Amino acid sequence: MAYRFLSSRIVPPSNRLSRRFIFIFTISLSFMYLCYSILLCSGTIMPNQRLEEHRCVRLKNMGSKKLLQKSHYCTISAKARVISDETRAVSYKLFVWQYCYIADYESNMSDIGTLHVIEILVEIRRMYIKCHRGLMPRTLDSQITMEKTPSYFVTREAPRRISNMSRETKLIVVVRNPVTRAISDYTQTLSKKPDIPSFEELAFKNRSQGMVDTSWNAIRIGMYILHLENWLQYFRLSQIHFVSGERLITDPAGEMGRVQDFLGLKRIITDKHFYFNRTKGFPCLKKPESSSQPRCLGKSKGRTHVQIDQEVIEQLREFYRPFNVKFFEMVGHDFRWD
Ligand SMILES: Nc1ncnc2c1ncn2[C@@H]1O[C@H](COP(=O)(O)OS(=O)(=O)O)[C@@H](OP(=O)(O)O)[C@H]1O
Repeated sequence: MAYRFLSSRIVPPSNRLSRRFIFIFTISLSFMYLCYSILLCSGTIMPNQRLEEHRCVRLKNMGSKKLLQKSHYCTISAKARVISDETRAVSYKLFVWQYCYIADYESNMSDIGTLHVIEILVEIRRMYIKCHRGLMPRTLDSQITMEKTPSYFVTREAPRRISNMSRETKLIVVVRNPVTRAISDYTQTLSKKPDIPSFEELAFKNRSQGMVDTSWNAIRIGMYILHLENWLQYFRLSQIHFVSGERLITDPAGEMGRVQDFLGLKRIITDKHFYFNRTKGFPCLKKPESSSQPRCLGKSKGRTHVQIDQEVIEQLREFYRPFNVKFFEMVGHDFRWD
C-alpha cells in the first residue's frame, strides 16, 4: 500500500527508469532489514547460550554416572523462554513486513522480474527458518532440546509450523481439570489486572440459560479436544504425551517417570528428588542442580484461587463434560475430572 501511494504520487507511471530505481531501493531496504533481523537473531543466540548451563540439568549430578557422561536433560528456564518468544515475535514481524512489502511491489510492477522477486522471497523464508532454528541451543546426538511455550497448544498455526521444522518432534502437554484451569487462569489475570469483571461475568454469555462464553480464553483453552484435533492433523497421537496436572502435584515422581519413558530416557528423576513442602502446600525439589538448597516453584505457582460459587462450578462442569469425554476417548486415558 505504501508503495502504491508513493509511486502513484511521486513517480509518473510511465517513468520506467524511476520505477526501476524505486524497485532497487525497495530491494536494498528489504535486504537491510533482512540483515538486521539475522543479526538480531544471532544477538539473542548468545544470551541463550549463556543460559544453557541453567537450562540443562546435567544428569551426571543426579546419580547415574554411566549414562550421564553423555546425556543432558534440558529444560528451558523462564528467562530463556521470554528471550526466545520475544525474538521470534520481532523476527516474525520483520519477516511479514518484508514479505508483504515485496509482494505488494510485485503486484504493482508488471515489468520487473517476477522470478527475481520470488527468489528473494524464498531466500527470506530460508533465512527466517534458519533464524528460528538458531534460537535453539546446539545439541549433540545424545542431548535433547526442549522448548516450553504453553500457548502453542492452543495456537492454530503452531502444529503446522512445528511440523515444518521437524515432523519427529515429541510434544508434552500438561492438562488439568478445565474448570480448575479456568479459575487458575482468572486468578492469575486478576493478580495483574484487579479491575477486570467477575469470573461469572466473563464465563457466561447468559448465565441463567447456561450459555458459556467460549470466546473467553480461560474457557476456550480447556476445550482440549478441539486443540488436540488441530495437532493431530500434523502429528501422530503417539508423538504427544499428556501429563496429568493433578497427579503432577500428588505424585510428581510418577508423572516424571512417565515423561522420561516417553522421551526414551532412563528413569533418573525419582521420588528421591522430591519432598512435600508444607508451607508451600506443593512438592518441591530436594536439591536442584543450581544450588544445594531445596527449591520450590515461585509465588505465582500454586496461589490460592478466587472463591467461585459452587453452582457456577457445576454449570462449567456440565459444559466441559462432553469435551472431556471425547478427549479421554481420543487419548485413551480417563483423567477423572468429574
Ligand atoms: N510443585 C508445584 N508447585 C507449585 N505449583 C505446581 C506444582 N506442580 C504443579 N503446580 C501447578 O502449576 C500451576 C501453575 O502452572 P502454570 O500452568 O501457570 O505454569 S506456566 O506459567 O504455564 O508455566 C499451579 O496452578 P495454580 O495452583 O492455579 O497456581 C499449580 O497448581
